[in-house]
Amino acid sequence: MVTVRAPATSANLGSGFDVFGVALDRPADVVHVERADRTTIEVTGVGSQYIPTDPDRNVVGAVAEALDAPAHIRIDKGVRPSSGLGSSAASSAAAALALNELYDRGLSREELVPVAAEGEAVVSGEAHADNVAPALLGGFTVATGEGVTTVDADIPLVACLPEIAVSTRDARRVVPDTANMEDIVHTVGRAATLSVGMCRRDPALVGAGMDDRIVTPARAELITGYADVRSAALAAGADGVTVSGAGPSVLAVCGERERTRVAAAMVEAFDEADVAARAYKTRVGSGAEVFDF
Ligand SMILES: Nc1ncnc2c1ncn2[C@@H]1O[C@H](COP(=O)(O)OP(=O)(O)O)[C@@H](O)[C@H]1O
Ligand SMILES: N[C@@H](CCOP(=O)(O)O)C(=O)O
Repeated sequence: MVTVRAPATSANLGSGFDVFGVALDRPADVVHVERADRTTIEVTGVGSQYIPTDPDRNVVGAVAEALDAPAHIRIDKGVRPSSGLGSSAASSAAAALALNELYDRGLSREELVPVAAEGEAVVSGEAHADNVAPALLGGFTVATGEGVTTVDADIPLVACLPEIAVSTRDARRVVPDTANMEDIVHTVGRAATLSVGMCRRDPALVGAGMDDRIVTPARAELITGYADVRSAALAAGADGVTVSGAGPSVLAVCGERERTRVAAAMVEAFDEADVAARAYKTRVGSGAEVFDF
């Protein structure tokens, strides 16, 4: 049996739609795999009642198929589905790494990124790699058609998860088809700033670089209380706030000392909008870990 723990991730970071992602040091999924003649799936943990066990509908089924690696796959969910925290990606990345090990396929973590992205296509309709890349490789990742670049950034974060479900598939439908040149120039400038901030491990630059005028405004509409939560986090000392992935989680970047205050302010602002929420005080973390038994 092979066991892999793969972390939650936050994609886009505002200005890097479908490109930027970070691994979070918590929460995480744990996936156990054992060789079998055909793939069967068992799911326990947070939100498991909403996750199909049919291999054609669970992301790990697509990964097993892509690696030609049938197995009994047991998923212990730590990352709530439809959270904007890369729940499907955590399972996909963990399964890809575990099955690669179980069947000795010899693929590198970089080579497993497109394999794990096949799982994302099952749930969102597109094989976007911006969650599976950091889930496999850790740190801050820039995923493009040409491959993945990683930066071993160490930045404190707060991920605030409200009790609202937003499916990535639905949230991709509100992404505008076109943008005007002024907004494109603004967003490219912010994305570049964010990348420099990650390289310098500078929360203020990362926060300034999150501002996006193209995708985030449309996504924010799907999250009850978003504007107030964002203002509350900034007032509590956050350097930048944006929608995490496709939402509904909201991601704040801040200094180490501000994290507790920012987390409390975000939960309270959701509460004032009549939405229960929990906040993970987290940071940019490592990629998936393998435990071989
Ligand atoms: N192993 C899995 N883990 C999480 N969600 C899964 C899994 N397999 C299939 N799904 C489905 O994927 C959807 C959640 O994925 P998604 O909308 O991308 O949310 P998230 O932002 O949390 O990744 C749900 O409909 C869920 O049933
Ligand atoms: N780039 C994707 C990221 C989706 O992230 P998730 O954590 O919500 O699955 C998108 O924005 O659609």
